[in-house]
Amino acid sequence: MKMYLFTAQEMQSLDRATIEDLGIPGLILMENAGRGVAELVCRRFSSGARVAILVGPGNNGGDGLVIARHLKARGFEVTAYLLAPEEKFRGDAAVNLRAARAHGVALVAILKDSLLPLLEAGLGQAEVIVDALFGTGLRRPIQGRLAQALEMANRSPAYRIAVDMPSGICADTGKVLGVAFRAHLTATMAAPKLGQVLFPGAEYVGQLKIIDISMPQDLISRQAKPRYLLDPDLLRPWLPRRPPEGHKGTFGHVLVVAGSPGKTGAAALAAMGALRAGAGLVTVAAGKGVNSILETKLTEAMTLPLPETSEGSLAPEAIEPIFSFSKRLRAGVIGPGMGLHPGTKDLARKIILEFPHPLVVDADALTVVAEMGPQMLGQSPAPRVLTPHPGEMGRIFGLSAREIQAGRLKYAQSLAQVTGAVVVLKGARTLIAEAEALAINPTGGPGMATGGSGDVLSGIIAALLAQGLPAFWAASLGVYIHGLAGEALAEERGPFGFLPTELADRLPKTIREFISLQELSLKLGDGLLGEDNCRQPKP
Ligand SMILES: NC(=O)C1=CN([C@@H]2O[C@H](COP(=O)(O)OP(=O)(O)OC[C@H]3O[C@@H](n4cnc5c(N)ncnc54)[C@H](O)[C@@H]3O)[C@@H](O)[C@H]2O)[C@H](O)CC1
Ligand SMILES: [K+]
Repeated sequence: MKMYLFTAQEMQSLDRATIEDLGIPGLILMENAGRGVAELVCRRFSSGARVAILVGPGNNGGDGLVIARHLKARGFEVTAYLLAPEEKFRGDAAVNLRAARAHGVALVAILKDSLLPLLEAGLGQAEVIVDALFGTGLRRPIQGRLAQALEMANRSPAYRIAVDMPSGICADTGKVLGVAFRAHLTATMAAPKLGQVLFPGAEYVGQLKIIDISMPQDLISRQAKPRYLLDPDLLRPWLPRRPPEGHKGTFGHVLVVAGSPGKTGAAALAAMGALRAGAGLVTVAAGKGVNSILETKLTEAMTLPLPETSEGSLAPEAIEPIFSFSKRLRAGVIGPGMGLHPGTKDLARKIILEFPHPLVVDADALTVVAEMGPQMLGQSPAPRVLTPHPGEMGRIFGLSAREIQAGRLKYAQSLAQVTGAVVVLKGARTLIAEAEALAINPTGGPGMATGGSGDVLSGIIAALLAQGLPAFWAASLGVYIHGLAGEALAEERGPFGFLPTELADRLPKTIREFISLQELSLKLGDGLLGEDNCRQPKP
């Protein structure tokens, strides 16, 4: 199943389509939502457990009241705290407020600050807190009493479950609006939301469970935008085939334009990334002065010793040999450790604009893109994949890395639209954007944040391009397996201190493991999608 990510507005139109076109009343959707969450509680806690439910004024609160009714019926000791006056409950939520009352659910209205100590005591004694304050309808920062209620919930030792969204997290951006509920588990309705996988939202979600509320999967797929949470099922079909009769020519020849004195390692890492990701042949093009170093470092890759500048980096005269060599190539990488000598930048500009094959543009070559103006990339004769970290992205937009981080999605999409290229914005939850599609990568970890890790990634993506993958999928698969290799090393070697060389070396085994990953085992926030990692139920 493809993991499409939705915005709040898209969820509303799915809701509408289910109700109006398929004739399933909203009350049934709400019943399914609430019963689904109640079942999750029953699986983890035994009847008799004390459950406190925070109920907001919208349909999220309505879900909460359904949960209250079902848990009460199964013997839980339930208190629903209403944080909005009754007259604010409308439609399905109002129906469920009446039903909860008729079923004898304890309803406690917290409508004055003087009642907050009562709420605090209730939350402190609860074994489970269910947050049904706000879901996809959150519109502005949470303030006042509601904010205090969430802070009290976060301080409680109880197990915390968020209904649909942790209240306070924007479903579209993952931003915290005021204060947010810190969930151990988030039970989301029908499909995951963007804000659950983007940081900081992802940190508040905990384990993510998807509740089937009777929205048919084909409707969900039909209405989904090409916005994916990367997972093995989605990516496996893109893994290049190795036909038994294949030879090195079948798997493509990658050119790595990289390296200069002091930075030959970057070139070597990109080359190793490409080799470990299955490229048939790899050639490194660098200044002739560093050739013997590269030849010593790299046994399997070939080198192309070329004219150099006074700094030992590639000179503009290298363009002829590179273009005449390019006939035998399928893809390239430019930038790692390339240097920023004016002559080298002239050469890089030509390669970025004229290289006739798909090209990964990384590191120093991204400075060249920033200087020439990214819109120039529209002229390139073949696909381009730009792989900036937030600092490099900042140079392109004339912004700080911090500003880029505050709007990662927006900047990645806008650069993809301006350039027609695929943009890989690196960092926690790397984004892969092209003009019409977006993917978010859940693999990897902070142990990978070390110099050289990105060089390996650019080599991997180039190898996948050389094996014929479309640029968006080469980038997506490359980022995903690079992250998986990092996770494996963090497990095997320790959380940090493993090296980019080891990342490249871990790839073949990682790919084998990736092929056999049957289940979704995606790290989301603290938890794993589809796995139980919570407290044991009481005997
Ligand atoms: N589509 C589905 O999958 C289904 C979802 N359900 C649940 O319904 C909510 C969305 O319900 P909605 O009524 O649109 O929004 P909310 O309940 O999240 O909140 C709306 C409510 O809150 C007010 N409000 C918004 N922000 C604030 C704020 N910062 N402070 C105070 N008040 C605020 C706003 O004015 C509204 O009154 C979805 O998440 C699911 O949980 C259904 O169960 C059906 C199926
Ligand atoms: K909620």
